[in-house]
This record gives sequence, C-alpha cells and structure tokens, in this order.
Amino acid sequence: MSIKYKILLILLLLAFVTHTLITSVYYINSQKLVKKLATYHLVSMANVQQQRMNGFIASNIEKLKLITSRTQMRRSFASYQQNQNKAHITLIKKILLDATEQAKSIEDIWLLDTTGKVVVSGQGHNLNRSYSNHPLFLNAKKSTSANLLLNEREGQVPTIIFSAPLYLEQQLLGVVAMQVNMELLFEFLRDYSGLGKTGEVLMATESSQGNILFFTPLRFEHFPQLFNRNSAIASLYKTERSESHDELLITNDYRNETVYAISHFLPELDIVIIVKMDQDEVLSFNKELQQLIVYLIFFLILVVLIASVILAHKITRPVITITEVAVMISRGELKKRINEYSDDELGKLAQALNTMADRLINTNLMLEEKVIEKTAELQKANKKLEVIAQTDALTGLKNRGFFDKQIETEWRRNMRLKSPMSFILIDIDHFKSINDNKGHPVGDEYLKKIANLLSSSVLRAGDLLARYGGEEFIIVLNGTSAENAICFANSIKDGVENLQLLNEFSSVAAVVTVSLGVCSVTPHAEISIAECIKCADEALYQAKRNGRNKAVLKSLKSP
Ligand SMILES: Nc1nc2c(ncn2[C@@H]2O[C@H](COP(=O)(O)OP(=O)(O)OP(=O)(O)O)[C@@H](O)[C@H]2O)c(=O)[nH]1
Repeated sequence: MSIKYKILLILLLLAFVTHTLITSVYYINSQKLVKKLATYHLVSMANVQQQRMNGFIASNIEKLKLITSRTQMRRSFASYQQNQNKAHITLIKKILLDATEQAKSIEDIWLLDTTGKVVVSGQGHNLNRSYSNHPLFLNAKKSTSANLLLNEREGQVPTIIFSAPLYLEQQLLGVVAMQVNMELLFEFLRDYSGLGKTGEVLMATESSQGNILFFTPLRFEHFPQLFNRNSAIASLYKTERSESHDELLITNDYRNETVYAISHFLPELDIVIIVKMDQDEVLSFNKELQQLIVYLIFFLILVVLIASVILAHKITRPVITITEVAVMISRGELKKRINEYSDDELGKLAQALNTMADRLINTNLMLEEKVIEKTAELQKANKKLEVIAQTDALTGLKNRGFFDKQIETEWRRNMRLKSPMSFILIDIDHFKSINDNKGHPVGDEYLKKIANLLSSSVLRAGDLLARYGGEEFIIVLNGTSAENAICFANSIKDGVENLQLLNEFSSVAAVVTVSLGVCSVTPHAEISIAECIKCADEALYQAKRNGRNKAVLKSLKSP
C-alpha cells in the first residue's frame, strides 16, 4: 500500500473514531437532557394545573362565603327552624336560586340543618337527604371545606361540593352546601396546549374499595375510569399526603402506552393531579437528533474524506517526485532535477537530492579525468615494460624473445614480397678465455662494445638485430641478397677487429675477433625460420672450423 493510501486510511480512521466518540457522548447526554427537560416541563404543567385547581377552589369558597353572609337567608333559616313556617323556605329557596343563576359555576345550593338533613335546595335536589355522617357536613360544621363526592358507578361523573357552617349571632344554624358545575372544571382540563399530541392532565382519587378512580376526562377514552389499585396506571396515583416530589414516573397508562408522568397531591380535595406524555413523543426529539447525528457523521466523514484526499495528495506528491528523480539518478540519469519544492523537510530532501546529483556529475567528471590520466600513465608504463621485456639488460639490444616474435612478421612480409632475407649469426671467438683470464666484468664490457658496433651497423628500417645467446648475436637483413649479406658480414668482422679489444689468450689474434655464419633465402611455404637459423648456425660452425675470424655463406635452395 502506498504512503498516500496509508495517510488516507489513518486520517479516515481518526476522523471516524473521533466523530463517533463525540457524537455518542453527545447523544447519551442529550438523552439524559431530554429526560430532564421532559421532567421540568411536566412538573411546570402540573404546577399550572395545581394553581388552576387552587384558583378554582378559592373562587368557589369566595362565592360560598358570599352566600353564607346573606343575613336575610340566615334569619329566615333560623326562623324556620323555630316555627317551621314554609314561607321562610320559599324565601330561602328564592335567595339560593338567585345565587345559582348569578354564577354559572354553581349547580345547586342546599341548606342542611344541624342534623345533616337537607332542608332546602335551590334546584330542589337532595331534599330531606341526610349527610349526617358525610365529610361535607362533618367538616363544614367546623369550617369551610371542599369535598369530592364520588359516584363510583361507571360513566357517572363525580361532583365537588363546597360546604360551610351557617351561623346567626354565633349560633350554628346548619351547613350550606354548594354543588359546582364539573363541566367548567373539565373544560380547562381538556385544554391540551403544551402537552403535544399525547399529553393529558388527569385527576384521580381513591375509591371506597381502595381502587383508583380517574374521574376527569381522558383524552383517548370515555370517563370516568376505575382501575384496580394493582394496575400499572394506578401507580400514577401517589398516596403520599405530602408536598409533591416532582419525581418522574415511567409506567404504562390505560392504553398500555409507556408514559412519562408527574403527579401532584391536592390535599383540599384529596385528589392527585397527574400530567403525562407518551414516552415516544418525549423521545421523538431525541430520535430526530439521532438521525441528525447520523447525517452529521456521514457529512463530516465525507468532508474528512475530501480533505484527506487533498492532504494525502499534497503530502505524497513531493514524495513521489523525489522518488521518481531518485530512481532516475540511481539509473545514471544525473541531469534529472526536482524543479519545485516546498519549505518543509521534503523540500530540504529535494534540494539535497539536487545537490547530490550535481556532486555526482562533478565526481564523475573528476573520475573520468583521473581514469584518462591513469590510463595514459599505465600505457606509458606498459610501453616501458614492453621495451624492458624486449630488451637485453646488458647490451641494450633486443633479446631473443623479441626476435622470435618479430621474425615471424618479417618472414611473412618477405614471403608476400618474394624478397630475399639473410640470417647472420655472430659468435665471439674464444670468449671463455677472456672471462677466465680477465674476469666477467671485462667480458661484459667487451660484449657491450661489440653490441654498440652492431647497433651502429644495422641502420635500415626492417632489419633485425638481437642478442641470441651468451656471446652470440643475430642479424636479419631484409631484401638483402647473399652477396650483399656476406659483404655486410665481413664488414662486421673487420669492425670488431678494429675495436682493438685485447685478447692475449686467443689463438686467432691479439684482439677480440668474431666468426659469422650467413644464410640467405627467399621465404616460401616449404622452408621454416628454424631451418634458416640452423643453416646460419652451420655456416658459423664452418667459420669456426676454418680458423675463426671469418664469415661463411651458406644458401638454402628452394625445394
Ligand atoms: N662476461 C660474460 N661472459 C659470457 C656471457 N654470456 C656467455 N659468456 C661466456 O662466453 C663463453 C663462451 O665460451 P664457449 O662457448 O666455450 O666458446 P669460446 O670460448 O668463445 O670458444 P669458440 O666459440 O670456440 O671460439 C663462456 O665462458 C660463457 O660463460 C656474458 O653475458 N658475459
């Protein structure tokens, strides 16, 4: 995998992990927050309902107080209790009816005597009915009270009765009971504003059997509804007779839907106000948020992907250029350069690569110059060596090795030209006696002097002169006939004698002399070089036998 894709992968992974972590934490917290917000909302809604109920109770108690303050009614009721005159009842009834008609919230008003029996009623309801053991009578004897009158039969709406003691000159005459219009109460309970699509406000109380009666209108069912005390919805009814805890309750309601609920206890009526909303609706905000988060993650990853591609390209582009140029330089294309580079480390690397290529070119040039120089030196040394290898150290003449090689070339050339060649072998006479009597250094000296003479005699290009043995020399004259060759040999013989190198121990002369064997031939395929040399050697032998200090010619005839 290239660096580009590695960078891309790392950036994507980092982005994915970071985004997922952040959004997960955010989502978890948002869930808690949503729950908290729902609790605050339901609590405030419950507070509003509780205030409304308190207002409803307070306004009705106010109305009841106005009724109980009616002096004419109290006097008439006191008079009736004394003389049982029905005319008082008629007057009281009229007063009660007037009061009922004036306030829409009042259904009916009754007066109960001190035994709890209904003596007079504005609408004529409940006449003669006794409430002697009922809280509405028992409480009212002490002070004004609000009482919920349950009717536990299905479909029957309960009623709220406000009752207050009725005094005349500090004498208890009885109790005034005021039945309110429940519809007015239910009207504001049916106002679901602020409660979404599923929220509702309910009021519940405990029935005589201990079950829970939801007596206010239900949003999704008929009312009232009586629920077993062990049912899930019954748990919404809080029996604590204390201040509300504002504690969120999650349970199933009458539709078996999971709901979030807050309940507040209303001690005046011994009822519980419940404000609830479906969990799904409460959490729907969070679901929207969840969806938003998913879209956001995808969007962010897309942004990171694009940014990563651009970044990876920006980072790896110089790396790729550097790599390409480095590969080319490694292949020997030293003129390749990186033309654009940044200010960062990669830019420095590119500059270093350019400098390295420049230095390589300079080094190569220097090396080439050195190689040329050294090659020239080597060639010079080789030539020197070659000369040394071909030269006899004592006399400075060419040695036998050189002669053997060179003679082949000359032989072939003369064979082509059909030109004659003369081989002359020269041997110093009685040289041993010089060594023996005068010593080797003198012998060497004589050899050098004779060699110098020979060198100065053999001047034609193409002729060969070499030291052939200890005190033996060979000359090959190219293009020279036998007659000319013997002449040349004799001139050599005379030349050596004229050197006047003393040899008192020679039987030939007092000075050093030489014997020469000459063999002339025109090279052809049937004759070899060895045969020619052998022929010259035989001529030399002949010269020695004939008394030395002589040149003898011998010819090799073509077969
Ligand atoms: N000083 C010296 N002596 C050499 C050299 N090479 C060969 N000799 C000597 O040359 C002598 C040759 O002697 P011989 O071959 O017996 O012949 P000669 O004494 O010359 O007698 P003839 O050839 O019969 O006249 C030997 O004593 C060799 O040691 C050399 O480089 N320097």
